[in-house]
Amino acid sequence: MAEPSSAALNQLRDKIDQADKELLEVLRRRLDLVAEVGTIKHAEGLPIYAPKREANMLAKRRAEAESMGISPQLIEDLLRRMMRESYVSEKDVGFKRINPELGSVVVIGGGGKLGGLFVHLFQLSGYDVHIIEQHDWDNAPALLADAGIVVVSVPIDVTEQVIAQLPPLPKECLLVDLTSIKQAPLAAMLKAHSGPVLGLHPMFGPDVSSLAKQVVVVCHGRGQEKYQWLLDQITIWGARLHEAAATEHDQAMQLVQAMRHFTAFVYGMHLKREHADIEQLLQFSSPIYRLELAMVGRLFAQDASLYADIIFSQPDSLVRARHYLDRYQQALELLESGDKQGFNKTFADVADWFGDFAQQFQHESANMLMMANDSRSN
Ligand SMILES: NC(=O)c1ccc[n+]([C@@H]2O[C@H](COP(=O)([O-])OP(=O)(O)OC[C@H]3O[C@@H](n4cnc5c(N)ncnc54)[C@H](O)[C@@H]3O)[C@@H](O)[C@H]2O)c1
Ligand SMILES: O=C(O)C(=O)C[C@]1(C(=O)O)C=C[C@@H](O)C=C1
Repeated sequence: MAEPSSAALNQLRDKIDQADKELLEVLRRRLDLVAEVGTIKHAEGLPIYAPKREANMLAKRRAEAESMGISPQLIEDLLRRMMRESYVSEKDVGFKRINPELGSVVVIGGGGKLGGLFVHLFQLSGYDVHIIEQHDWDNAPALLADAGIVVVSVPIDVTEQVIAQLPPLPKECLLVDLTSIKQAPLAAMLKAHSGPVLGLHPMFGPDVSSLAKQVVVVCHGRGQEKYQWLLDQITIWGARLHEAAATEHDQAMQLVQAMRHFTAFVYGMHLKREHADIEQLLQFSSPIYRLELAMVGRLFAQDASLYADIIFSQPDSLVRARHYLDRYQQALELLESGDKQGFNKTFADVADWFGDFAQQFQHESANMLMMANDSRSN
């Protein structure tokens, strides 16, 4: 059924259409300028993500918007969305090759999801890239003979075994892994190779449109002066590096990844066993619940074995999951005994523990929820 309208409304709508067309022209002009920026950055080897420039630009545009009676948040939202477009367009121009002297890049597991993304990034940067997959090991000695860097990106549960089966690498060759856990692969690489070794954990999946603002955890192995070029290359790709000891990384990942995936897994299991009707839940959902459901649902759109490996490969997973169960049990007891006061007290204790982060998270999630709501069309 057509939406109600009137002649006066239609006249105004024509003018809005005209204003939107002008907006499109401005967008076209901005995209063309950004394409030129991309060419310069490629030639000069500059990172696609320029946080200081962004912060300055946003501050100025916010102030200008305010003086024009426009909400500063509106211009910030628009600019951030446009900059996301910039990252993709600048990425597609390609990147400067930071290490022109390097021998070939060999990605073991390069036919997989994350390995494939890195193959693409190295290729966009002009490196000579080869892949070793499960059934290619006969070619491995020939491919590895003049490798300048070997990147291991195979499933977690075979990573140590793959590292151990590497033939001797050239002395100066850099050995790197992208595994979601760090202690065991790093130890295996240091044992297998006497040259430079580096552990990386890209904190993103293969579906990112660019590396701008993404985090890569860096666990130093051996010979940083020999692999600084790679860290610089990753920065040019747009990512932010976060250095951590492998033990610190694995402990943090226990909560950030293993436990979070495990609780999402249990919640998905619970919804299934309760015969929840997802269509119906969505009709009744506030944006925050929709987002929560999406966070759980997206887990099940992915590879079970990656999540199984992340959860099962962490030695502390069982202990942490038991602790979680204990806390669930304690909270359940409050409910069983109708102890609302106890619930409120625990709530206040936890809120106190979150401190200023609670406000910060409320503010951040409010923005996310508005964006999630904007993208709905039904
Ligand atoms: N996918 C992600 O979101 C993500 C994020 C961060 C880190 N990681 C890490 O990246 C690594 C790869 O994960 P993925 O998601 O790309 O998995 P994937 O299953 O998509 O890719 C793994 C690849 O390794 C290949 N492979 C398996 N055994 C091999 C062997 N013996 N020799 C050579 N190749 C072999 C497979 O054929 C496959 O192509 C894992 O260590 C994972 O922890 C993944
Ligand atoms: O000015 C730059 O360096 C750009 O690449 C352009 C631009 C933008 O779209 O305005 C995009 C990415 C940077 O992080 C900052 C700004």
